[in-house]
Amino acid sequence: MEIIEVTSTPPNDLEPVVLVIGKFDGVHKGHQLIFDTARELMEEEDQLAVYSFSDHPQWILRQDPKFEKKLTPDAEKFQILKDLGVQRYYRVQFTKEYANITAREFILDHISRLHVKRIVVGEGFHFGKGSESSIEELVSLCAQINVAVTVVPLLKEEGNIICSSDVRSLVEDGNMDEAWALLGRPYTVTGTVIHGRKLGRELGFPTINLGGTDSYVFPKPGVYMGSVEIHDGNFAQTNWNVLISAGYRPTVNGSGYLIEAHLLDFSGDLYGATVSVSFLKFMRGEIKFSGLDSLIAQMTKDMAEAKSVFQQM
Ligand SMILES: Cc1cc2nc3c(=O)[nH]c(=O)nc-3n(C[C@H](O)[C@H](O)[C@H](O)COP(=O)(O)O)c2cc1C
Ligand SMILES: Nc1ncnc2c1ncn2[C@@H]1O[C@H](COP(=O)(O)OP(=O)(O)O)[C@@H](O)[C@H]1O
Repeated sequence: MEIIEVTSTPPNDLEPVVLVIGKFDGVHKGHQLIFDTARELMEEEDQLAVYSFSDHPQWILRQDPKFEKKLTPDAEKFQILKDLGVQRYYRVQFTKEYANITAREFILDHISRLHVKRIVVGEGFHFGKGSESSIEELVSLCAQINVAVTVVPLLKEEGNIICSSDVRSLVEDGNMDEAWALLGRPYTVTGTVIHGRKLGRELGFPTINLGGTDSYVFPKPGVYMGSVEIHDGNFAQTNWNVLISAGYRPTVNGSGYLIEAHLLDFSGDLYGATVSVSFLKFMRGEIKFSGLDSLIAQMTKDMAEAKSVFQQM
């Protein structure tokens, strides 16, 4: 997948594309339907392209902290979109200046520089200054530059429209089963294994500590069943069942939110490796124990419970 950085107008591109436009945080099942539809509408010479914004407008314009964090920061989003068949990714730096571009300018001065044959968007797509313009205007502007428009209906799950903000709330509430149902895959955080206090091995539960995760939406503090994928050629087995501890580690006076994972029946050195941790099921909240012995006793219980559930899966 080619990444094309866009700060104002995009480059003049000759490649014929079917273009999907949107933010796509989470790339949930509703988003996936848009990409599936776009792929079906492609002709042989076409490439599948996405015009997407790196930051949420609500964060850039109003500094609303709710929108600073993402379900899928760029690296995660790139991987998922590549797997969905996207070949060109126009990464648009959304700025206060960018927010002033009118719908007319956006289509006639920006999008017209690409060789777009068709635009595919989700129902309810709004764009241009103040997000004032709707699909009707999109269709009429696109007609002027001979671009077809396809509108994909909003996908529902159990009667509710799937949306990124609901998935965020589910993750923040530790409701990983439902988040999984809306995303079509478990909620996953990718990071690098960093050094901790080396206490885990003494407790009998070494844990990989994940660095570089600050831009992700953080799951509710607690213990989860999960899985880890190791992105490193040195390991024959790359997927492991894990116990995840996410949160503030009150028993050991931890500082700041941390995601760590104990790989079941694994031994080896993972420092520096890039790993993806998937949250499958919330087991319990984080507890401040009075001493390390009670923490170890609880972790031993957690492990027995997780192993028995994994065996039934
Ligand atoms: C299965 C599991 C459950 C955990 N539960 C708690 C908990 O309830 N409260 C807590 O303070 N820390 C909890 N922890 C975090 C440990 O305190 C932490 O892993 C330990 O201090 C090792 O830290 P280190 O990686 O810096 O060496 C848990 C860790 C694991 C693996
Ligand atoms: N089963 C395992 N699960 C997680 N990490 C393991 C396991 N076995 C060995 N390790 C290694 O041990 C390290 C964690 O040990 P730990 O004592 O918790 O140190 P730290 O405080 O640096 O995380 C991991 O980064 C990894 O390299």
